[in-house]
Amino acid sequence: MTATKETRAFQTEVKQLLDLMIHSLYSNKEIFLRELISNASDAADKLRFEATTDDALFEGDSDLHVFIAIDKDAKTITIRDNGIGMNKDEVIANIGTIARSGTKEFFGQLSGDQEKDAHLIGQFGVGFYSSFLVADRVTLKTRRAGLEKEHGVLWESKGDGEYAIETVEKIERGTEITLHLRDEATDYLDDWKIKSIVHKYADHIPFPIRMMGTAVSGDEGEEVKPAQVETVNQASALWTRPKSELTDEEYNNFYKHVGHDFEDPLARMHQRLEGKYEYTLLLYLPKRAPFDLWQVEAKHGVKLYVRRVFIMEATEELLPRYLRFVRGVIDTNDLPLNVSREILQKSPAMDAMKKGATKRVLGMLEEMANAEEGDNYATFWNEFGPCLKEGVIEDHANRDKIASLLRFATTESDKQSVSLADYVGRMREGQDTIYYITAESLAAAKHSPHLEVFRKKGIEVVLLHDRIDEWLTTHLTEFDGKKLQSIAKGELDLSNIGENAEEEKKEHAEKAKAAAPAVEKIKEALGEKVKDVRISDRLTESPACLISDSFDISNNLERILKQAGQNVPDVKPILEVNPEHELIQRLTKMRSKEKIEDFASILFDQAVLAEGALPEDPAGFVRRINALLVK
Ligand SMILES: Nc1ncnc2c1ncn2[C@@H]1O[C@H](COP(=O)(O)OP(=O)(O)OP(=O)(O)O)[C@@H](O)[C@H]1O
Repeated sequence: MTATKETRAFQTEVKQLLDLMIHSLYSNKEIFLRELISNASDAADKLRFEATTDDALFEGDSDLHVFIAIDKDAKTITIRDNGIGMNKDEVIANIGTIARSGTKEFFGQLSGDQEKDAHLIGQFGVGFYSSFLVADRVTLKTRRAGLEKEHGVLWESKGDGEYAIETVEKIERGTEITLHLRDEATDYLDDWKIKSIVHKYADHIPFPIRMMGTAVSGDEGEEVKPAQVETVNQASALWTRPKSELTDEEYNNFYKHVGHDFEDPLARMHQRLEGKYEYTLLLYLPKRAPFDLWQVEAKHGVKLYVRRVFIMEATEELLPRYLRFVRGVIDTNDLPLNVSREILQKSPAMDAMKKGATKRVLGMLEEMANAEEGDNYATFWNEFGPCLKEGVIEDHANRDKIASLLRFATTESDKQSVSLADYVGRMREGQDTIYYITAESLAAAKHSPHLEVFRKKGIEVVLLHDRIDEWLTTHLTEFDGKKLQSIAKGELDLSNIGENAEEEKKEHAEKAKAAAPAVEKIKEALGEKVKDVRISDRLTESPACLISDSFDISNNLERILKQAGQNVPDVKPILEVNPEHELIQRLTKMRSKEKIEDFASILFDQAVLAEGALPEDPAGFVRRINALLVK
């Protein structure tokens, strides 16, 4: 075998991440140990799983553990595991490259503000690279379980943009990472310090973390009892321990390991379920959305364990996609250890666990939403609200429950804090419909002319402005027996709501009759541009607004689809005009065809603008307005 040593450059993003991390996490250096132990534990989990179908991978040593050695003279700390290890290709792919979807977007989000960036870096996960917080040289020696001892890999870097890699002999399988400590980090050579960090961050790691204890000396300085290897952590799977024994700190530290997060979680749930199937759930809600929440292949999720053995990250098999932000573990006795993804997908036990876990996560959200104190639910909603809206679309069985968890901005509240139940509770006398409007932004929704009559009558309207809301409203057509209706679609009948309704109706009919000639003129002038022109019941101040026919897609959805490059058949809008507006009254008397056409065109384009969209011919619109202004 020829030992070839190569020097390679880090991927640009790795170098960037290293610089940023050293800059923004310097006050939090000790996390390097948490990250390296976390990786070692994952490696042990992977080996144990692969060994369920190939016992030879244990190579006669199934005592999975992590060993931490301190060398005061050499000023090094070594973290050694006998987990799965890596082959050369894996080292190159995993250490020195960030192969993660969303990496580019992540770097784009960094602002230069140290505190904010530190949070972002924490969410992104610094993992192995955190070694460079305390070390100016890192050596990693590894061999993948099952390979011959000649296939060891030695990787070394000073964190300066390059690393050296060569094939070496390594007798024991697994990974050994040696940190050559920076001068300002030599306090980590203290055994007690390392032990206390292990306690703090790694008590819950289900494998023993071992260190050399201290020798006991006699009165004359002679060694009475030689130093012995000690296990420093509790080394039991946290979720198997009774709730009463566990502290918030232990729960939170476990979350950081399993959720790859730097912050404490927002909420947690720990339950053991016994029925047809037996399983334990320890699930957490993060405080912040991970940077890859909207990536198709988000990295982390819920981990599946079978009898304490890690099987796989199996979010979609364990929880529906709309709950993809949940982190934690589900451990069951009711699956075989050598379960494959195909078996998982068909297993009735998995189905039952998925249903059970979904129900409990929704229950936890309900509890948070109903809590009298604190604003945890508001925090949750701001981060993950749009995901729950997907739930209304995807999860028919739980639709009502999810609908009651939704929070919206309305004409009564700019904040997304109003539940549909709140809305129903405040409905006006005679009102039997939940009214909403969809628009490109909150501002466009809030200032939409469609709201005028609702404001006048004091009827609350839900303001929808998330992209997903258009789909949400096609699936959520009823809540608590009340229909949901767009105020920008179809005919509107508010005649039963409020006082003097009858009188107003009569007065309006008279004005409508008087404005009929104007309607005819506009219709003729706009021709094919509109499906119809009609008198409006919605407007009190604006001259005109656009409406979609009851069964057509809304103008907002049409725009969203077109922006996404989809082929949408042109749906013509209906222009509704306000018979009480002076412009319409003037149109009634107008004779010049040219002038009528200009007026009609301006009315139409203004209605488009009020929806937050652009007229088809913006320059023509400006020209026509200017011509009027100089008259
Ligand atoms: N001790 C180890 N044994 C085997 N593989 C390892 C070990 N440490 C790291 N790796 C491999 O390198 C990869 C990258 O590790 P790194 O710590 O940078 O990120 P991560 O653990 O995947 O995620 P995060 O950054 O969120 O912690 C791991 O996913 C794993 O495949």
